[in-house]
Amino acid sequence: MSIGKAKKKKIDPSEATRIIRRMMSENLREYKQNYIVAVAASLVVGASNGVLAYLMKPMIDKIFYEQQLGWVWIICGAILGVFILRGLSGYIQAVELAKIGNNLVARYQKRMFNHLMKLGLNFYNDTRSGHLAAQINQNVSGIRDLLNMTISSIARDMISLVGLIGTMFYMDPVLSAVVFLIGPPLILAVAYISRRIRSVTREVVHLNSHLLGAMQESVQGIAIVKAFTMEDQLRAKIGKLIGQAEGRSNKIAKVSERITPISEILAGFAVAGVLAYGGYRALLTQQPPGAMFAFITALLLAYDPARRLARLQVGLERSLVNARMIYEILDIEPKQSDRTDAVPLHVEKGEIRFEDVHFSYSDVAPVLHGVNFVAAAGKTTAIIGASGAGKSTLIALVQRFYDLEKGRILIDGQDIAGVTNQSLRQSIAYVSQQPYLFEGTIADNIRYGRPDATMEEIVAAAELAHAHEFILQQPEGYDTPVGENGVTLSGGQRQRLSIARAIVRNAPILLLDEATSALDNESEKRVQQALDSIMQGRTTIVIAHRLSTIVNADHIVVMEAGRVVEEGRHETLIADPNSIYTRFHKLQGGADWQVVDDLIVDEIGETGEKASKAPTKQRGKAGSKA
Ligand SMILES: Nc1ncnc2c1ncn2[C@@H]1O[C@H](COP(=O)(O)OP(=O)(O)OP(=O)(O)O)[C@@H](O)[C@H]1O
Repeated sequence: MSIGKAKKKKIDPSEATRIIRRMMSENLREYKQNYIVAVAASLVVGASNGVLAYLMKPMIDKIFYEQQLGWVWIICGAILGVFILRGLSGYIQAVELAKIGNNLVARYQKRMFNHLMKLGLNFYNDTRSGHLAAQINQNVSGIRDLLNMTISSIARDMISLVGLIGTMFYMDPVLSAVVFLIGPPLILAVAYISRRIRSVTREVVHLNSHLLGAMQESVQGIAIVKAFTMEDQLRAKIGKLIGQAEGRSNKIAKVSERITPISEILAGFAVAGVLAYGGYRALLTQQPPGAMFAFITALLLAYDPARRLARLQVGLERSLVNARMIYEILDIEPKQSDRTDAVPLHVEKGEIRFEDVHFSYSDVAPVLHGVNFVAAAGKTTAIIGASGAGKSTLIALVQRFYDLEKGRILIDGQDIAGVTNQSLRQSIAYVSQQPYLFEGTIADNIRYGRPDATMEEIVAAAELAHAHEFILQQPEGYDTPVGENGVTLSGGQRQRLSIARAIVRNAPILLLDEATSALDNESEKRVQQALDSIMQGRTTIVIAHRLSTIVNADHIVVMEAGRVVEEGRHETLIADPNSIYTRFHKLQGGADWQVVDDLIVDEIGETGEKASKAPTKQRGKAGSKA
């Protein structure tokens, strides 16, 4: 599923409750103790606000009205005590809430990353990584806001409000009822404003994720941006997005801030009404003014938490969009997860057998149409064919990056669909055409092949991969940090590091996508030597471009438009003057296979229509040993 599409749906109130309930049910139990402490501290803060307001009554009545000196000490002591208590419990409350909030964010980040690691390549094929990263970033902080708002507003403001309203009712139930007359218009105003704010907020989330994604992609592709002088175009595109986001944010401010004058005016009515009625009543009844002061103090103290709670819904809406987007990703079922009855793969010899393998990336275009062949144990099988024939797809399928439509892939007789992914992938070392280096040192990057590899093993692997020498020339040797994706290293050096990573893995099966470009003769020779050493004694499937790899392979599989059209050893295939292989071979005239590949494309087109009509004596020799 594309994460962008689902964003357009609206959040109805029942979904909002569902999201909040889900977040609570997933997280509440974990933090029971912290919540108990936080709520207890909040109760003390809330109660102390009520007590402060309550103390106004004896203060006014006993000290100022009845002028009893003894009460000065009692009241002042009580006020001091309440402030100390409120300060301490406020501290405990804030720390506990922050701990819960931070830990929840950390947990969502971990869950998100774990889930992303489980999702199949098909998810990444459909999703732009820049947008994904930007969305995760925005959404996780949105979740923190949601939690901060719900937890702190509900815990702190609600409890304070309850304490203060309790004091108000205790002091003067009639006046309290007068104040509550402003409730209904306030609720109506909040509902109106949050309806208006909803659609604008959604637009801002979309715009921001688009904007951040576009910025990230521009930075990642900076070399291309400069080479094609795309700066002005990108500046205009991003400038437009920034302008739109700014406009929408201003709109949000304009709409949401309407709550300020509305609540101020309503509060003005409440305070004026209370004073008018209370003052009038005091004149008539000659009551001591303490209760009235206490009431007004509680009313004024209640104003801030009440206003914050009224605004809660506005912010809540924005964060709910974020929370929902997080769940949209977390709810995607990983496609290639282990079957419930999956068993570990046991590789004894390492034979790989393709049996009638059919596959397509999408329903529309089948890519493989019944592929049959065997990569014999401990031998090298070279796969050749024109661009788009399906060679890389075969390599992806052996690693179970996608599920087959029909057929089986067997390793030592075990169907890879029924074994655990971890055991399968641990039995394989993969060297891609474009090596990828991760953040960390050179040694770290080799160690990704096998986390428990010792330093001696890493050095030995680097020596075999012909990388040891250049590593020692780096400023800090094996401890030199590599730049982003190894930009500080040459193409050949990166390749050799990725070969060292594969060597250190020490897996019985090797999948190799031969690099053809970006290497000068010298580094190509070194990379080739490195590959030769790692291929010894391992079942190797290599997407072969170099003539030497093809000629020396134990078995050659010729692919064309998703089918195996010929297979056998070089000598057998070349002996048939009409074989596609012979034609390929003649075409290259001693040149590198990449040249042949290009010539094939020129001659027979990318789909290989012409070649498929050629006589193919070797066709359908699936299972024949090299
Ligand atoms: N992720 C993908 N999503 C959809 N289609 C894909 C994907 N990857 C490859 N294809 C399609 O599958 C077919 C086979 O691609 P594949 O990469 O396996 O060919 P190849 O023989 O390795 O080509 P090359 O030598 O150019 O790398 C092509 O038609 C390609 O367009």
